[in-house]
Amino acid sequence: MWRRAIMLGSWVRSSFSSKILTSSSNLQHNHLPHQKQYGMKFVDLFMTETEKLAKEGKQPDKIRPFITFVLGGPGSGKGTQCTKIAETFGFLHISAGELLRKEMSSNCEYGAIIRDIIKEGKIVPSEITVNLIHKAIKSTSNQNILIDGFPRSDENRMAFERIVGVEPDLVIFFDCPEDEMVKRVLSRNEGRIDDNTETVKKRLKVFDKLNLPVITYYSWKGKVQKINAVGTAEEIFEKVRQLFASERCRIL
Ligand SMILES: Nc1ncnc2c1ncn2[C@@H]1O[C@H](COP(=O)(O)OP(=O)(O)O)[C@@H](O)[C@H]1O
Ligand SMILES: O=c1ccn([C@@H]2O[C@H](COP(=O)(O)OP(=O)(O)O)[C@@H](O)[C@H]2O)c(=O)[nH]1
Ligand SMILES: [Mg+2]
Repeated sequence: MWRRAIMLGSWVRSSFSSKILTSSSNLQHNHLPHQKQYGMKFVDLFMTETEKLAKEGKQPDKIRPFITFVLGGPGSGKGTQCTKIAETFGFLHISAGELLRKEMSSNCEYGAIIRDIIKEGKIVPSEITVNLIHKAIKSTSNQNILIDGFPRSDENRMAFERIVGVEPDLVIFFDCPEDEMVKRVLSRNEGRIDDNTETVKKRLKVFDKLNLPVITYYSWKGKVQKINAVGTAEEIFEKVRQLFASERCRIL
C-alpha cells in the first residue's frame, strides 16, 4: 500500500506537472514547501481544504486511492470516455450524475429536490453529491477511481476536500465546442429530463460560470490534462489511452 502510494505520488509529480503544490506525500509528511517559500498570508489564499487539514497537523487516516476527476460540458463525452477508461485500465467509474439520478428515482428524502434541480440544469447541494460519492469510494477496494462530472463548482470542490479529505491526482478536461455539445445532448436519447434544448442552454451557462473556475483552479495546481473532444469517440479515446498508457505500470 505505502509503496503503491509513493509510486502514484511520484508518477503524478513527474508526469503531470512540476507545479503541483500538494500530493499524498506532502500530506503524509505534513510538509508544505510553498508555505515556507512565500509566507503565510499569500499562501493561505490558495490553500485547499486538504492543505489546511495538513497544516493543522491532521492526516488522512489511511492511504488514499488514485483519484481522477473527469470534467467537461454537457455532452462533451465524459461518460463515454470514462466507460472506455474503466474497461481498458480497470478504473472504477463513479458518475456523479448517475448517482444523483438513482437517488432521484428512489424514494429518498431528497428525490424531489434533486429532480427539480436537474431539470433546471442547476447544481445539487454539495453535501448530497459528496456524500454519495464518498459512500461509493468507501465501498470499493479499487485503488483507481474516475469521478465523472464532479466537481461542478468551487463549492463542490471544497466540500469534497473537506468531507472526503483528499484531492484529485489528475483532472481530465474534455474541451468541446458548444454547438457540438448541444448536438450530442439532443441526440443522446436516454430519456433524461435534462436532455432538451431549454435545459441544455441553462447547463451550458452553469458550466461556464461555475465549472470552468474549477478547471482554472486545478490548472493553476498543474493537475489538468486538456483533451480536444472533437472527433469520433475512438479518436478521442486514443488520446486518453496515450495519457494513461504512458505511465500504466505505475497506476495499475
Ligand atoms: N466523440 C463523440 N462524437 C460523437 N458523439 C459522441 C462522442 N462521444 C460521445 N458521444 C455521444 O454523445 C452523447 C453524450 O456523450 P456522453 O458521454 O454522455 O457525454 P457527457 O457525459 O459529457 O454528457 C452520447 O449520446 C454519446 O453516445
Ligand atoms: O456533481 C454533480 C453532477 C451532476 N449534477 C446534476 O446532474 C445533472 C446531470 O449531470 P451529468 O454529469 O450526468 O450530465 P452530463 O454532463 O454527463 O451530461 C447536472 O446538470 C446537474 O444538474 C450535479 O448537480 N452535481
Ligand atoms: Mg455524463
